[in-house]
Amino acid sequence: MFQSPRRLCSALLQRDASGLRRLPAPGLRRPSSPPAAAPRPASPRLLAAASAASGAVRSCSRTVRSMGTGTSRLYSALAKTLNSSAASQHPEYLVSPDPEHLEPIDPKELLEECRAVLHTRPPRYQRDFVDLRTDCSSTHPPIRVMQWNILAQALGEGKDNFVQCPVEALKWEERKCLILEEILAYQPDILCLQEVDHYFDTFQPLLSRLGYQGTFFPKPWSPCLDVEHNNGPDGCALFFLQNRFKLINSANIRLTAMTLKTNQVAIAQTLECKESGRQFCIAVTHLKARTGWERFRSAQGCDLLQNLQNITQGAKIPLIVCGDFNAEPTEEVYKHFASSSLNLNSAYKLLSADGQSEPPYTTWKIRTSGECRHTLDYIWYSKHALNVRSALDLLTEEQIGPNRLPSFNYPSDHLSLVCDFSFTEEPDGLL
Ligand SMILES: NC(=O)C1=CN([C@@H]2O[C@H](COP(=O)(O)OP(=O)(O)OC[C@H]3O[C@@H](n4cnc5c(N)ncnc54)[C@H](OP(=O)(O)O)[C@@H]3O)[C@@H](O)[C@H]2O)C=CC1
Ligand SMILES: [Mg+2]
Repeated sequence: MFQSPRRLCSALLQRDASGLRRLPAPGLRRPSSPPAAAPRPASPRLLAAASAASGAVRSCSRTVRSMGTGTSRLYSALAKTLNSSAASQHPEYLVSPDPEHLEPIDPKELLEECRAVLHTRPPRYQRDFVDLRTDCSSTHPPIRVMQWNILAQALGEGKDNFVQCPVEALKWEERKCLILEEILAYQPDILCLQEVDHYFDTFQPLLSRLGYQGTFFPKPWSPCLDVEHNNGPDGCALFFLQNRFKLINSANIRLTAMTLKTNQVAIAQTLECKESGRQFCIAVTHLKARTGWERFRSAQGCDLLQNLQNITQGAKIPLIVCGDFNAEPTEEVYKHFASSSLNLNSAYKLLSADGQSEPPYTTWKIRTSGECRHTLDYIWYSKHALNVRSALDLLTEEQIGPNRLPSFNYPSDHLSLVCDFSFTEEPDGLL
């Protein structure tokens, strides 16, 4: 459904000083200042419709989980949407309650709506794909995977203490458009998200209309629920494009640490590529945060690896694991993943000159305790079964700016990681 930027022809490849070829970023960037004659929708029709539809689904289906203030928020959000001018001008959205059956959205139209909402903000940062191909033999289109801790709205406003980020930069109605703009710009086939606390009212309805199938697994005791006016618990979400993959099996995993159930979760799904018939497993997780919890994270990592051993039938099925591991590469949990019998490599290491070093940061923020610059987010992949064809470069320190993240032009304190994968040619080779 997407016209993917990865299909850029090789004539557009450029070499930079590091010798890596850089693919120009997709042509979907918000212009730095809106052209005077640019048509702007009168109201954010698609964005409003998504909220209306999901509200109706939740109120009709009786599947709403009781989550204290979260549930009442959803009902008030529904009432608000019913009264909104967009909803009253487009009543058809209110009588089609199931987002599965809503009309598909043209991604360009949604992007235009996002840009209209964001027209007072500075432009999106430019990021380029770095070409990492060692051969060009693959005949099938690559699988583009996005890993992103999008920052839970309740945590950003209520708990995170981003002292240099103005509260106006965190307004959900605009921040959600920055998140959507990032997704629409890179058009991943698979999206692995953490800190999702707007699944039912935003991401599930909108992304399903863009052709994705989604799964959400909330944290059992999400810290979002402690925040006044929260929108429900945060958790991991996994989306894949239905026209590219068939779901073979799906597991929601509550991670354990030393046999004790923890507050952290993972989703693991086995997908089959419709083009090639090849199967692979994709997993998303968000491990326990904060210093002092290194052994706990390590135990959670071991539990996840054990689950993935079972799901991949002892590494027979190629695997991609995306996550906010809340662990620097020096930590034990990182070492467990790097040395696992699942034969995993971390994709973003391939951006370094020697292919052995993780990037200097994937998250950068200023809290009351000071500046926090860390590498915590990873995309692991089966190194014998999959090739990384390209990876999206990170933002530079200059682009991130002195107030760090989040900001008026980047919606999360974590950067998105995006990679294009292809299968190696020998499906029966050692994984
Ligand atoms: N009701 C109950 O019985 C229970 C409730 N709880 C609730 O769960 C919460 C703990 O949940 P848990 O999953 O272990 O949380 P974590 O320690 O994993 O952190 C939760 C979030 O806080 C962010 N974070 C990390 N460092 C900081 C910081 N220095 N300041 C502010 N935020 C930070 C993390 O973001 P990132 O990953 O981006 O760093 C993460 O998303 C408790 O606050 C409690 O509210 C827990 C157990 C039982
Ligand atoms: Mg966070």
